[in-house]
Amino acid sequence: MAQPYVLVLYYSRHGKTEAMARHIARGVERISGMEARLRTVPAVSADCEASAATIPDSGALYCSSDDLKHCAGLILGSPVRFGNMAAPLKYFLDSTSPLWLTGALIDKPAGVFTSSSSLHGGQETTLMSMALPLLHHGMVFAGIPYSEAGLLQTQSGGTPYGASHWSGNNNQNALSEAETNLCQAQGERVARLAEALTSLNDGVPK
Ligand SMILES: Cc1cc2nc3c(=O)[nH]c(=O)nc-3n(C[C@H](O)[C@H](O)[C@H](O)COP(=O)(O)O)c2cc1C
Repeated sequence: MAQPYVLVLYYSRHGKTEAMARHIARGVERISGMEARLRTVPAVSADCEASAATIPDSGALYCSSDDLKHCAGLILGSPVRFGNMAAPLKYFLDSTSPLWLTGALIDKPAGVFTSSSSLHGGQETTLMSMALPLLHHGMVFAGIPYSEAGLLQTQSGGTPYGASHWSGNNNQNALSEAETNLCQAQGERVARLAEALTSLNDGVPK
C-alpha cells in the first residue's frame, strides 16, 4: 500500500508562505509513517495567450488532481491578498468539482495558513476564506488549540484558525520562533488526525 501523505499545498510569490509550508511539512513528518507532499499552483494571468511551463523552474511541483484526491489530509496556504486568498489558489480550487462530486475529500482533516505584510491586514479573514471550500468538500477542519504555548506568547503571527506570519512592509521579517513552532505544531496535528481518520475511513467507499 502506498505511504499516506498530508498534502501541503500553497501559493507563494515572495517565499514567505513557502517558508511556512516547509516548517509545516517538518511537523507532518514528526508522525511516523506519514509523508509530507509539498505542492504549489501556477500563477494566473489576465493575458489569455499566456501559459506557464508545466514544470516550475524551482521549488515544489504543481499540484495535480490526483495529489489532492489521494491525500490523507490537506494543509492549504496563501499570502493575504486584500483580505482573501490569492487568485492562483482559488483558481485551482475552482477546478476541484470532480472531487466534490465524488466526495473524495470527505472526512479527511484540513488546515490553513497564511502570510501578510501588515499584522492586522486580513490574516484571519484569509484563513477563513480558505476554510470555506474545504468545508464544502466535507473535510474536517482543524485549527491550532491554545494548548500550544505560542498562541498566547506570539508578538507577530499565529492564530487558532491556522498558522500565520507577519512578513512586514517589504517582506523583511523572518519567521519568529513562535510562528515557526505553530507551523510545525499545525503540521503535526493534521498528520496525527490524518492517521486516525485514515483507519476510521478504511473501507468506506469514496
Ligand atoms: C495584490 C496584493 C494584495 C495584498 N493584500 C494584502 C492585504 O490585504 N493585507 C496585508 O497585510 N498584506 C497584503 N499583501 C502583502 C502579502 O500578503 C505579503 O507580502 C505576504 O507576506 C507575501 O507572501 P509570499 O511571500 O508567500 O508571497 C498583498 C500583496 C499583494 C501582491
